[in-house]
Amino acid sequence: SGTVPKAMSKPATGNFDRGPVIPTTPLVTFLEHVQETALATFGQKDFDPKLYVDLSLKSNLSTTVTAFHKLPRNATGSVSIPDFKEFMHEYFDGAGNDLVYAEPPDFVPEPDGFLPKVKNPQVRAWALEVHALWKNLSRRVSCSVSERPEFHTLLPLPGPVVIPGSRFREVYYWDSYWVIRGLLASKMYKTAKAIVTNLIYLIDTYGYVLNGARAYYTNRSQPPLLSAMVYDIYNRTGDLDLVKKALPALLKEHQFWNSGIHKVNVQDNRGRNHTLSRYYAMWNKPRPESSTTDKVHASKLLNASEKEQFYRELASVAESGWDFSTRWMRNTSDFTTLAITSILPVDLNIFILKMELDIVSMAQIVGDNKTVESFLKSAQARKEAIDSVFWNEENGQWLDYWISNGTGSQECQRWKASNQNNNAFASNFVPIWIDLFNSGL
Ligand SMILES: OC[C@H]1O[C@H](O[C@H]2O[C@H](CO)[C@@H](O)[C@H](O)[C@H]2O)[C@H](O)[C@@H](O)[C@@H]1O
Repeated sequence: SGTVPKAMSKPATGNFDRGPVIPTTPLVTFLEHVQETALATFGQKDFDPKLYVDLSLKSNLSTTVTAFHKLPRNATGSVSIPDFKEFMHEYFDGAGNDLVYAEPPDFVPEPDGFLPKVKNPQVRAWALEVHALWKNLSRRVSCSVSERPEFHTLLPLPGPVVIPGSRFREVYYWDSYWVIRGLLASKMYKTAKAIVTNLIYLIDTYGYVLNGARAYYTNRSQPPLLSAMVYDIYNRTGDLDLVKKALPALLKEHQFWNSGIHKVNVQDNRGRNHTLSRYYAMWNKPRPESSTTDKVHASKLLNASEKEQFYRELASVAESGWDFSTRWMRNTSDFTTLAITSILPVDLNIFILKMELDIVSMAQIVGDNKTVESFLKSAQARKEAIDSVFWNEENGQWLDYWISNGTGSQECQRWKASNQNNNAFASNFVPIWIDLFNSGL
């Protein structure tokens, strides 16, 4: 119907942004200024703000900033196109130049046992063309990034990577899940393991898997599917070392999604307390990769604290991977009413339940009985929470649940049927991915 639950259609008054903020780097902040000048200089047509925060420096930051400030400007802040192009050429390396092509070590044009059930010759030929795309999308981070990390917004990663492509010139968290499913079909186990190793490295370095491997993505994660990647690879290859390496990282990631601002308590009709998780980015400014457009949207809001809250919602929606959808809006025709931090999403909680079940299986594999026991309990508790908070008998679906906005992780909300969002989203069916909900047991 295009409406959100009535109780949630208005934000609480006097609400202002209170969440944590992870600062970005001086280079990202500077590149946002360059981005703004580029927009004033080149105009809106075909303008991609992300291109400018993906540039790397040729000289050190202070020299570049000085040259930037010396550029002659007119009243609107624009620079003449030749002057700006010359400045860009002299001081920056092109976006994506710090990721270099890398031949995947395990690619063969037609792998043994490739899609055995696909017999139709035309479909097979097409599937092999798709398979060949791995070569186009395979990269490694250039040595220049670890030599001078302060020159780059690209983050160093230990192993080769597969990127989504086009304007997405870096590794993304949840894209990697489908990449790995494809790599397993292509029998490229080495490449699949390298991707997982990079994601584990991000957990070891930052405490969670970043949205993507860029300095401007360090304030949020993305749908947590690492356990599913590791478990799929293990089931195909039996690689015990990979499981041993991944398990401690997965425990850390589980802690990230079940503590602080990500954690919310809800008491059901029968007085039982449940803990579920939400998306919540640690950022309350425009997203650097979309700064110019985020500011245009925020200009409709009146005061600084409303803007900060809106910027937090934008970044949190980016954390969900569903950027953007009416699913997250109080008023589906007003973009500034994004309110994902006031929603307990069905899909996120299913991904975390899957993480808990995968941790149980992996802990069993390595013989860590304490972890098996504790995560069986966590999975059981989340299954009950999902049944109590999200399930809607009448619709026969699991529905997102709206909480009062400004809810902290210590408070406990009383469950109300009217806070379930009755609209049909693909995410309402994500529970069927998991056997627990699928088998009717
Ligand atoms: O395929 C990569 C991802 O692309 C989209 O999101 C990314 O781009 C946004 C704007 O440039 C950025 O703010 C966001 O944080 C990025 O993840 C897409 O919505 C994602 O689902 C996808 O993983």
